[in-house]
Amino acid sequence: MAEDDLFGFLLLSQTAVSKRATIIKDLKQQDCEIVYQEWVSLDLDRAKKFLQLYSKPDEQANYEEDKVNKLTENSCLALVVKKTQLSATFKELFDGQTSQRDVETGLFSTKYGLPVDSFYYSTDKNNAKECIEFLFPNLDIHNMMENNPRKYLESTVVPILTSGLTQLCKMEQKPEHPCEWLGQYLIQHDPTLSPKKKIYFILGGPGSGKGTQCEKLVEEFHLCHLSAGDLLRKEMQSGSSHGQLIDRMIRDGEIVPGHITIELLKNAMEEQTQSSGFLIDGFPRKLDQAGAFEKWIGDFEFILFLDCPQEEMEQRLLKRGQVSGRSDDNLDSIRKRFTTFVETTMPVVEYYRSRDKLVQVDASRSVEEVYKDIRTYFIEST
Ligand SMILES: Nc1ncnc2c1ncn2[C@@H]1O[C@H](COP(=O)(O)OP(=O)(O)OP(=O)(O)O)[C@@H](O)[C@H]1O
Ligand SMILES: O=c1ccn([C@@H]2O[C@H](COP(=O)(O)O)[C@@H](O)[C@H]2O)c(=O)[nH]1
Repeated sequence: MAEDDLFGFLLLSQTAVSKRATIIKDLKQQDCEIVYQEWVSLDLDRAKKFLQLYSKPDEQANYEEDKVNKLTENSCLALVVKKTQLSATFKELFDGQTSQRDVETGLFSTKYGLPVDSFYYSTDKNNAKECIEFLFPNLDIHNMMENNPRKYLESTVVPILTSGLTQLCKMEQKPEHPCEWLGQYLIQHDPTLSPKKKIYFILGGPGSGKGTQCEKLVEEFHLCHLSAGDLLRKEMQSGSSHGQLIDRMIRDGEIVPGHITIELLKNAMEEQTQSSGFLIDGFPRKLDQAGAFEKWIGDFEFILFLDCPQEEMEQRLLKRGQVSGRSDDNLDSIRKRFTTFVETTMPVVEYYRSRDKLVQVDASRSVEEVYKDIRTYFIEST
């Protein structure tokens, strides 16, 4: 390690997390090496302890409620950064401070337009080490600072690589492209990339109330609602090359090829940084789409199935059709959608029911009655 190489840490809480891509890009442009990063969930107690550790020894630890809230509301992103003369870079990027602890005085955030208490950083060797040890108790910071590559790999990459290789060996049906499979495995299981966001699928016949109930879940549980149908309609209107195909398939109540829908879902999920989980409404419509989603995006918690008689759904959709402007809210398309649902989507429901990954509610009742049942499943799971 060069004489004046320095390790520092940077903790981005709440609002600052949304600027992480820019901040990381700026750091890299300044030749900073992001040696480690991890999403950290702090509870009240740990947030207070962190603020205590962070405050100067001769300062009263600052427990302002607002600061604690920002640290506990959502996961924070913590980075370990290495660079020669890191203090100077941090100061330059984070506002030309004269001391690394002037962050508390308020000038800190000009460049990124963020509140001062949405960032914490330190380049003081001992304090940075203490904070890193606190934030990442399982990280071998000592070896990392000593720049021992073998030990560094052993404490970071090797465990997940070993478990990926073990899984690969155990698989009865070996993947056609093992390296690609392993790459996906590493990304999906890397705890440092992102906090695991829970994924819930919402299925039910056309008009069973999926969108209506998702709105209520978003309000109460702050999950991100992604309607596969809405994403396809948006894609169609964007003038994409798939536009005509999607348009025709929606009118005919057919299922758009899974790779198109999954790509749209993946992009929408990646854009979403704030929510703690996703409600995926109207997907998977086919059994193979469920498998492809699990392979390319990740596992899900359960499917919520809204069970509703066809006559009730038909009435609801015809009523909605008077105002929705949807090309498929007419009797001809509605009937085709019912057929597709029974023939192609019900097998998905039955498959996951048999695997205990499905919960079902009677969706023929009033919106409030249905929601009363639904929320219990989310209270248990979130
Ligand atoms: N429990 C309910 N009782 C009566 N009407 C309802 C109920 N739930 C939803 N609706 C109404 O029925 C129509 C269809 O609801 P919604 O759009 O939520 O269904 P959906 O399952 O998302 O439909 P689609 O699959 O076609 O997108 C809407 O006009 C909605 O206001
Ligand atoms: O995963 C999906 C979701 C939807 N579609 C097509 O869109 C329409 C409308 O879907 P809603 O969920 O009712 O908004 C549906 O009939 C399909 O044609 C899809 O192909 N795949």
